Amino acid sequence: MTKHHFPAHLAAKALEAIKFTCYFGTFVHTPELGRLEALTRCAVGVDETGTIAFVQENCQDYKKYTLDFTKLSQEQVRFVDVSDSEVKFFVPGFIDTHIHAPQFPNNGIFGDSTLMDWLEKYTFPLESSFKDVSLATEIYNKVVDRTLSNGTTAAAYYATIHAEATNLLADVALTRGQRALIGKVCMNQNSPDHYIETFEESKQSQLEVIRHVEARDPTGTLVSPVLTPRFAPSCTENLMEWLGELRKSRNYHCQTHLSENKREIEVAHELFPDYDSYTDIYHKSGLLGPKTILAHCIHLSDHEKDLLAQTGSGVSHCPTSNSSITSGEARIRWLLNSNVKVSLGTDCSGGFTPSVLQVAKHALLVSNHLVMKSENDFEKLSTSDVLYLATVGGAEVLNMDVKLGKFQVGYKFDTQLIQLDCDNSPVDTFAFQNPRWGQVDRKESIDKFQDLIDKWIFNGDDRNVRQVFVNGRSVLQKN
Ligand SMILES: O=c1[nH]c(=O)c2nc[nH]c2[nH]1
Repeated sequence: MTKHHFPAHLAAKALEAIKFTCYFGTFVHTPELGRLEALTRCAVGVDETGTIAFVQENCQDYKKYTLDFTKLSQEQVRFVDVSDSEVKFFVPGFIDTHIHAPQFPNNGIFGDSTLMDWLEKYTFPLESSFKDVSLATEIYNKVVDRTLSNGTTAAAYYATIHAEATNLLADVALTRGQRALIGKVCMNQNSPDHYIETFEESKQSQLEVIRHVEARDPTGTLVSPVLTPRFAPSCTENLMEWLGELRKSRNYHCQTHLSENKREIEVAHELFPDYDSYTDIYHKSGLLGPKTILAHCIHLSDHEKDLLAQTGSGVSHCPTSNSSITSGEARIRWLLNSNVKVSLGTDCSGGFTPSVLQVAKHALLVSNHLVMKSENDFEKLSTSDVLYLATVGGAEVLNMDVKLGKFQVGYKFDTQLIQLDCDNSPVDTFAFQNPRWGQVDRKESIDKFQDLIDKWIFNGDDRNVRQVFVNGRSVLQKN
């Protein structure tokens, strides 16, 4: 019987019977910083909860292996074989740890502005228009579409001050199956009249968003709230302290901006003269901790960097944004060497692209610029380093590194299927250039995949993302 003639109700019945899926092909990930691992002829078994049950490399008969492992019947297991192409592989889904969903329409529009005038001229006017929920519906659907299409399986979103539109972002992420932290922006000072809230309004709408998000996803499987004081210059001390208390009371995620721009740092010092540093404002307000994401972190002192390491707070490195609005070059190796957790953020629309792959490339190039300026070679980030930041690093910063970022038993199947020779691919693979390709020897196989990954990182884009899975579920498939 052809697929075409298979009655829909029988197809649904057949799907119902599926209890386990086995994917067979090449899996590439970075289990440690700087180490790329290519698992070839690999079977990865995923159970009904979307959790990886086995990872079996060099599997001779993946079907038999799966049936022996699960003790299920043929009808209860779905087999997905993607070993048909040399240049097709699974990589962990990208984790975008800093993205402003409402700013999406402004991607690429920043003129010659820098942070403080950019906020006034471009950002606040756009964000304030999200009191119109129909605009929010259009933009938030587009953002989730675009990020998924670029392989982003998890994102830490900034929304706006509006509870209704923020709740809608949570609904869109949940409906589309993307893992997301949903941040209602809190800001009650130094903001334009058309886009500001009082302390009371901020508290009420924050609590409303928490209620909504937790009601929609009570187990927090896909979406959960993240407390989001915009940045110290736009928050009063009592608002930050209230958010700090709330954070500690329920162990919530928290996100904010830190040390992005020199003028911003001066403003923070002027507004909060009694604190030792910009970082200290957040520390004393109770906002730092292992579930806190700090975007940018460019101009930190040694002491501030140590405070991040001590509190377990994570950094979202946003090189695209930092270059676009001329904020500076974050010293990522310096942070990593002090055991500060680092990840990548697209920071739309300080950044201009929703693609974490593009941001990874920019992270590498910015690190090269630091080397050229300091002549200190150790600052350089390799392609394996930036792939780590985009996946495992993101998981660490979200404090989800026991379940995201790698192909490992017990981890969630949050994954993208990459194909370098798809139709219209921007990547030319030229198999003939590399006679090592196609050999099975382990070392040779790593070299081959290092070449492929380098080609993908520098030349690839969303066209190469063929399918995206979150929590074991296919949430996007391109034909
Ligand atoms: O890159 C940034 N984008 C923003 O929207 C913002 N707000 C405060 N600081 C910020 N930095």
